[in-house]
Amino acid sequence: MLRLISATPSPYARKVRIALTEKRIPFELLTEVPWDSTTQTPQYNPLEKLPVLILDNGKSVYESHYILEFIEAKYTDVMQLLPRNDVDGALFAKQVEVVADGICDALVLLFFEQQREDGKRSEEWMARQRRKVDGGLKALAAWIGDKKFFVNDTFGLADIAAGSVLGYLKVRFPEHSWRETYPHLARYSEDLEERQSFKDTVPRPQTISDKIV
Ligand SMILES: N[C@@H](CCC(=O)N[C@@H](CS(=O)(=O)O)C(=O)NCC(=O)O)C(=O)O
Repeated sequence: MLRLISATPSPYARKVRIALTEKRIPFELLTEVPWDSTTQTPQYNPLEKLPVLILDNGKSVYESHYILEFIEAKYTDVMQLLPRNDVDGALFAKQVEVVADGICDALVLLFFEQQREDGKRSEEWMARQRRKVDGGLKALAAWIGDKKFFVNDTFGLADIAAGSVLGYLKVRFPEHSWRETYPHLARYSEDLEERQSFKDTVPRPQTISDKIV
């Protein structure tokens, strides 16, 4: 059986968990704290990041967007995340994932900068990350408008990526005002959270034991 190394707050791992659930591909969930010295992640990913998909033959697939591409290509007899006969639609979905993942990247950098001791946090660096988050959210809001899904009125990759980052914001940055700024995006997120694959993967904070910044 497939195994997935994941972490409870990870928006990147949530994408893969949602995709496997939507595709009804069974997998064993291995929950880790990748920051702790006890993690097994480096044994499967030289970049020491999760999620990591461990195949039946022991080989590992890592980097969430690549894991999703791998699953889409290898499991062709299940629900597809990308339109098969719409190249532009598929490319746009990947662009939405680029923006969603980029917002996650900026949020992770911001989160850890905020963990630094007083006097060691860079206000300029945090302002830069906040700009990326706000710029990314503005793009997602413009693209989704009052639609139910990003591409061809069908749930797919873009919705998994956008839904994951919006769910991460709710858990890690509840004070962020994106829902007031973009009510359509907030309604879109609430609708996605009603899906069983989202209900089964709601992010939860984790306790990091080791000092990492
Ligand atoms: N681009 C990667 C990012 C993955 C990532 O940053 N994972 C974090 C955990 S989490 O932020 O998603 O919870 C990690 O393993 N970090 C450990 C490290 O960077 O050493 C992906 O999309 O998979």
